[in-house]
Amino acid sequence: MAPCKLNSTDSYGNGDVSFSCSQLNNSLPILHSEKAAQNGNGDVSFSCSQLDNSLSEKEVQELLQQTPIQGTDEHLIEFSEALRTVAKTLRRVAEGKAFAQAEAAEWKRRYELERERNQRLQRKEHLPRECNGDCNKERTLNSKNLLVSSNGTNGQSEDCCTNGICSHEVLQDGETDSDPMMVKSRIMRKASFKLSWCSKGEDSDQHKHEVVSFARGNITTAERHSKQISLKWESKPQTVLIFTKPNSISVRILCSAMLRWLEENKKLNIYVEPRVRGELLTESSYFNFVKTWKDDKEISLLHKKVDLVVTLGGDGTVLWAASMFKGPVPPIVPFSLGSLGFMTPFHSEHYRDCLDSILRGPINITLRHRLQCHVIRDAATNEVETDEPILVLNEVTIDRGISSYLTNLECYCDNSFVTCVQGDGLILSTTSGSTAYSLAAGGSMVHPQVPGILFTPICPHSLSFRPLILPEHVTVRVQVPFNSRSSAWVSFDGKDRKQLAAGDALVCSMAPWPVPTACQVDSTNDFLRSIHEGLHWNLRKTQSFDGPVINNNI
Ligand SMILES: NC(=O)c1ccc[n+]([C@@H]2O[C@H](COP(=O)([O-])OP(=O)(O)OC[C@H]3O[C@@H](n4cnc5c(N)ncnc54)[C@H](O)[C@@H]3O)[C@@H](O)[C@H]2O)c1
Ligand SMILES: Nc1ncnc2c1ncn2[C@@H]1O[C@H](COP(=O)(O)OP(=O)(O)OP(=O)(O)O)[C@@H](O)[C@H]1O
Repeated sequence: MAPCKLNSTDSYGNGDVSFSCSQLNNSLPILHSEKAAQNGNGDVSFSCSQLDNSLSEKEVQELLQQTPIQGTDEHLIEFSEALRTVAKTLRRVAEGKAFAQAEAAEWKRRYELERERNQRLQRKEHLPRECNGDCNKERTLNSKNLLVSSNGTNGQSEDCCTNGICSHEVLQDGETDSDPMMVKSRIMRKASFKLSWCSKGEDSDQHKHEVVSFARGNITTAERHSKQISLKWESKPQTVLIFTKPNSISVRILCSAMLRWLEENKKLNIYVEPRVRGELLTESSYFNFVKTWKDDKEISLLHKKVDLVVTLGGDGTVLWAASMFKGPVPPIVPFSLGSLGFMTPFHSEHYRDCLDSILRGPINITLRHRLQCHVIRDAATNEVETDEPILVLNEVTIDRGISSYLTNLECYCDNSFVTCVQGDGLILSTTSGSTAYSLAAGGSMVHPQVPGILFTPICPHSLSFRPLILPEHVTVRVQVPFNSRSSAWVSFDGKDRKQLAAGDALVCSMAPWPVPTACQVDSTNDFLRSIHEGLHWNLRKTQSFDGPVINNNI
């Protein structure tokens, strides 16, 4: 028992009460009221004992109550004040001790867990199979597919693997068993597998190794499926084909100037449409060097001659140019001479610098996917695709045309029924076309490099119809049912309207010939600039700084 002394006079001097107790570290002192004594100097001395802390405070309170305090005895008043302060201090010390005890308990618990873990690791070292650090192989699954660690605690153990993959878990098929020999006999390696890319019933290894690594039967995307594509000329481009928007004086002036510059500075073969050549020759015989074609057969061979296509106009001119190529398409450089120009990033006033750097290369391109469409007449009896495929860069639209009835279109995706569209129609769009008609019909805007087919209804008469985006590999079939009240109409990039009678169908899939368009910067930068500058996407005045003060303490 250590003596403890409280100097009441000191306590008044600085507002603190001081006392000494040699055993404050591990056990707290308790004041024994009967042992408290007051000496002549007003000092009170106590003895401490190692009893419960809450009791010590209680006993101080009791001492206070037992000690008669007379109003005239100032020392006693001071003494009782000092005792209250002692009680308060003791409570604080007791709280500190409780905290220290909790902390000690926590350390003890961790020590026990660590020891248990080491013991388990030691036991595992005696098992024949090696872990090799691949924890996926070592997960333990019981018959209810619960993950259990090797000590059978359903993955609830608080060891190192609670929040991650643990090196001492095992794959086990069947009931968990407390018998270690049983556990050992059921240990299995993870089954390996192979992925294959099926295209129309055949295996295709085209992208397998690029996209997925198969290490130890785990699926990992090794590389991105879609990347920024760069075009580098391997030989100097020699032939350029220029498409121009008709009936535009500014386009005609620019076209003449560009042709002169190309002829005089680049010495290239230059093709234009027959209409344009006629216009140029009317202007001047100087343009005799410009070539053209006579018939459709020659057009179909253009891609073999042409290295580069230039368009002077808006998006419609790009669509027009793309439609000229039923197969492979040469890179297109679209100059903006329209109002919106979503796909036309090049400014016509800088055509010399642009063409100079493009002819030199390398250039970033956007590979714009196209859809190939077949119209099938009387689809129930005739499965043969009668018409030539029609390629679209934006979309194919099936609508009600001049009919005032709802369209009724049965839609299938790879022979699975999708839905029946009852409304004004349906748009099957490329991702490039996502910012055109599909956008106006409520479809999402999609980066043109994302492969997919947008399935966007036009004014569906249903509250729950939402647009879909389907993967690029599917074939979509849209059929006008025999009991349809009226025909539907199909159009391709807004052109070439064809009637779809009851029983006819449209079959649509991704074409193998995309349209490469040159980028001003890169496909993402160009896309974002177009949605900002062309469509004014999410344009809003920025909220001003002044306004209500935010109280972060609420
Ligand atoms: N309600 C509509 O928004 C609506 C209706 C019919 C057709 N169109 C679109 O018009 C296209 C045909 O274009 P056009 O110039 O020959 O006809 P157009 O002259 O009627 O112009 C249509 C507008 O759509 C813009 N546009 C075209 N393709 C685009 C694209 N990929 N991204 C963003 N905007 C684009 C054009 O710049 C133009 O302003 C169709 O493929 C169709 O997508 C839209
Ligand atoms: N070479 C061409 N021959 C025939 N028609 C064309 C040709 N180029 C463009 N067109 C058609 O002309 C129309 C307008 O062309 P385009 O969209 O390029 O110009 P715009 O309407 O002024 O541009 P924007 O759409 O940006 O406002 C389109 O419907 C397009 O199909």
